Amino acid sequence: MVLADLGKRINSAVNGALSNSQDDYASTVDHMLKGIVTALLESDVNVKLVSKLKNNLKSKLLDSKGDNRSISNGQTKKMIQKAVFDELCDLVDCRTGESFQPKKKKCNVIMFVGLQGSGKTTSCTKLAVYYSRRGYKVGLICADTFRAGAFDQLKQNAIKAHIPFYGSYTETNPVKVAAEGVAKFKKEKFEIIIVDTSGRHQQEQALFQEMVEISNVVKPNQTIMVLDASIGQAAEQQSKAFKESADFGAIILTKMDGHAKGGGAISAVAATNTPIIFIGTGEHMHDLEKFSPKSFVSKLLGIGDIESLLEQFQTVSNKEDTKATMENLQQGKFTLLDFKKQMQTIMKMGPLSNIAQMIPGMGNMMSQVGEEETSKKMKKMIYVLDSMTKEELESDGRLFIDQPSRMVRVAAGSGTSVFEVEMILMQQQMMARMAQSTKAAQQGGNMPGMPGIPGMPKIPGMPRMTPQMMQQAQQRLKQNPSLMKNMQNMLGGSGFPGAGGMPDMNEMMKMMQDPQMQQMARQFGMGM
Ligand SMILES: Nc1nc2c(ncn2[C@@H]2O[C@H](COP(=O)(O)OP(=O)(O)OP(=O)(O)O)[C@@H](O)[C@H]2O)c(=O)[nH]1
Repeated sequence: MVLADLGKRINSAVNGALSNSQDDYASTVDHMLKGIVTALLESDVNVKLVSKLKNNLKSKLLDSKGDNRSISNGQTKKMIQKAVFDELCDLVDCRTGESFQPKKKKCNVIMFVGLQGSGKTTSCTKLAVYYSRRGYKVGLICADTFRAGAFDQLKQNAIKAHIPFYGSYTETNPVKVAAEGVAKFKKEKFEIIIVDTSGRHQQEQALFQEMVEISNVVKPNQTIMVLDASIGQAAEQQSKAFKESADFGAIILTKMDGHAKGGGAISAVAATNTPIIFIGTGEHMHDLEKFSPKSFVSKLLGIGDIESLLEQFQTVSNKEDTKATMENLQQGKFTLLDFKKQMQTIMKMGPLSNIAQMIPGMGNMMSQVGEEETSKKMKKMIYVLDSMTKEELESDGRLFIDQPSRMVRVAAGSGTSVFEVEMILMQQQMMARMAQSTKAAQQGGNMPGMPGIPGMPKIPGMPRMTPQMMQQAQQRLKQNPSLMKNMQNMLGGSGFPGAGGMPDMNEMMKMMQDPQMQQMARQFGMGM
């Protein structure tokens, strides 16, 4: 993703300037500003906005009466980093007042508008999936009678996502289809009704007229305009033109994956005072991210976004399952079934690269190993766990050691090798040992394998992972490429301690002998 490059460049402008202790404070700020400005302009961000950001930062950081602050002071560095972070958030923030929240047990109609090919139909399905996962009863309506095949596209998406849908192959009046669909879903007590409308290649009168007529009959609680981010700064002009005809209250910016102009589109939309509520990051139905300026900038700068991670984890995890796992953990147990449920929850959270981006420092690691390979490994692990009996799943795994023939049976049943089964058992054993050592865990719980997530209750004996610790660990890994490789091998490519992939036994043994690795493991609270 090109935006990741922008993040890297802003980081290196800030860190590069801050690490040059020979410079005085004013020259450091000056160097840093030059780097940030160049990075933003090259990412197509509007020149006026960049200049505003530069001036704001200058006046925040430089005292007009002269400044003799020391750049080697940790507090000064933090102050500079915070100022940069806040200004970047302001640059992409366009929220005005409270955002729309659909009400449970009420009927909420959401209408989509936008040009042809902007990603409306895809985004309608993504949003339907988003709300359906949050427990809403959601229905999709295709009110696009202009493009042949539009209904089939929505129908296919809806079937794949298990979302009820409405549309017509014969009716040519989109207003009528929209009205009938909404009436049907309302009668059936649907809580969210999403209406997809047609697009045109250009902003033309017929399109605007149709949007107004549909809006008049469906009376949407929210109208969302879908904009293709690859148009960059033209997003401002396009959204203004639409706003004059169809007053929409929110924007979904699509195709934010892999476009140089993404930064331009976000900042341009920010200038129109209409909030971006989601960004589309791929063609898959889960590639929709809630847009919040802080989360966006955090991910851009590789700081991670633990809040979103927890929100997503809580959304997709089954409350009963989580409760059972927490109860086991409090008794110092972690069964194979707990392991399986955890894997399933992580897989439900969407593409692993998206999850990795939310964890400080993990985004880069993930991009080095590859999504497909990791997903494949995780799926294989589920096949292995699926082939176990109830007794085996509910055990602590030791019965496999007492009766190795069970491993042979599971391997045959899951189409894997005994070695692969052994590796999974070893991972579960590692986590079970962690559970034992944290028997006295507080009420609530922590996600096993992810020690020290801020905001989660602390487990005694398991230190919180501070940003400094993460930085130190990353630095040590960078200085020692073979250690980095070992770490990746141990994590099986997933990037999550103990959460995915299949470790290589030899690598693991080698790693356990490595004093640096032992020290790091102690720091991570893994206690080798
Ligand atoms: N890479 C990427 N592709 C996307 C994204 N959103 C949509 N697409 C793709 O963009 C193309 C157009 O998407 P549609 O959803 O058909 O667009 P539309 O606006 O409904 O088009 P009309 O129905 O013709 O008005 C499809 O190939 C989608 O898969 C995204 O966030 N990222």
